[in-house]
Amino acid sequence: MTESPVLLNKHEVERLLSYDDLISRLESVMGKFSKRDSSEIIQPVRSVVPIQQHNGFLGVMPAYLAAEGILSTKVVSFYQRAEGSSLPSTQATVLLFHPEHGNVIAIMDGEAITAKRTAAVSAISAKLFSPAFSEVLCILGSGQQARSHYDVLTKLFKFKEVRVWSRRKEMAQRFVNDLQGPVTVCGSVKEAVVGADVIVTATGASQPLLFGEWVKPGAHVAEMDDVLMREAVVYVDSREGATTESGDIILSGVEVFAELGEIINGTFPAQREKTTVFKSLGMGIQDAVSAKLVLEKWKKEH
Ligand SMILES: NC(=O)C1=CN([C@@H]2O[C@H](COP(=O)(O)OP(=O)(O)OC[C@H]3O[C@@H](n4cnc5c(N)ncnc54)[C@H](O)[C@@H]3O)[C@@H](O)[C@H]2O)C=CC1
Ligand SMILES: O=C([O-])C1=[NH+]CCC1
Repeated sequence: MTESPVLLNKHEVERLLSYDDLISRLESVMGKFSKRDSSEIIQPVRSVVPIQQHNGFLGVMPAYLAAEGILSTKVVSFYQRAEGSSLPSTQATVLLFHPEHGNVIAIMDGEAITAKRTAAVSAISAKLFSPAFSEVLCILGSGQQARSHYDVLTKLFKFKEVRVWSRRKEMAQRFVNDLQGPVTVCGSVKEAVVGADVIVTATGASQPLLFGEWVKPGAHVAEMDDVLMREAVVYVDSREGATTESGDIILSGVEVFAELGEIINGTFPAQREKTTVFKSLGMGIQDAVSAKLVLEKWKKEH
């Protein structure tokens, strides 16, 4: 008889998942993914159900990592929220399965996983593409992704200045009040962006907020939302994901230079001296390795 699945809530997942563990596992798995060896990794493009009536989507993100013995799927909903809404735009659950028997071994909160693994992947992109002496970090947005990006990027880099902009100034102020370090609240996107070395766009916007002429040449932009800055060398997490799902990449016809995994593998160069954009769509393998890390840590404690 199979054991009951382990159930882990958001608080537990947040506690058990560390950026140090995540970054090295994500680098390894994204490198493997870019080799396209289906005996190692199977990850179809996310299946998405549009919920037009309510401005939302439901996505299913399965992944199988044979060598690591990980079989998982994340179920994630993402909604456009009206200004002032207190609901998060992204909500998720991750299921881990026993790869040999197919039974569910763990069910865990996917919000913390989504927040942390997305920020950890952006941190990998910032390590590869940000200017050598990056002093100014700019974050657009003040939600879950903004917070996780602040946490990991300020942990990894020594910025002299951190700026945040949010469409409602009081939300940016609330974001800053929750943090330990000094952060400047900016009154406009332009004010936040001009002179920044690393820019994170983590808003729900579908119309451009960021314009190329404001961006310092050589800066690195990590984009989580649907707004592509075109005047740059563009990197993605998965070419299939980007060309299937990213409205802005599809519509603009912009050329994708490489996947992050291809830079990790050394098959494409990191053009660090140029202005670079990492367009992040999110991948099932990122959730899979994160969930496995959480379960491993939990098992050590029990
Ligand atoms: N690449 C990836 O793997 C992932 C990407 N995302 C994307 O990241 C973005 C942020 O997600 P969360 O932080 O989870 O959401 P959240 O709901 O916690 O925060 C959203 C933020 O965007 C702002 N915002 C929403 N609509 C806006 C608009 N039209 N103009 C300006 N600001 C606007 C809100 O005020 C808030 O600050 C979303 O676009 C989401 O789809 C989220 C999860 C994973
Ligand atoms: O990868 C992910 O979980 C998501 N990408 C966009 C919204 C949620």
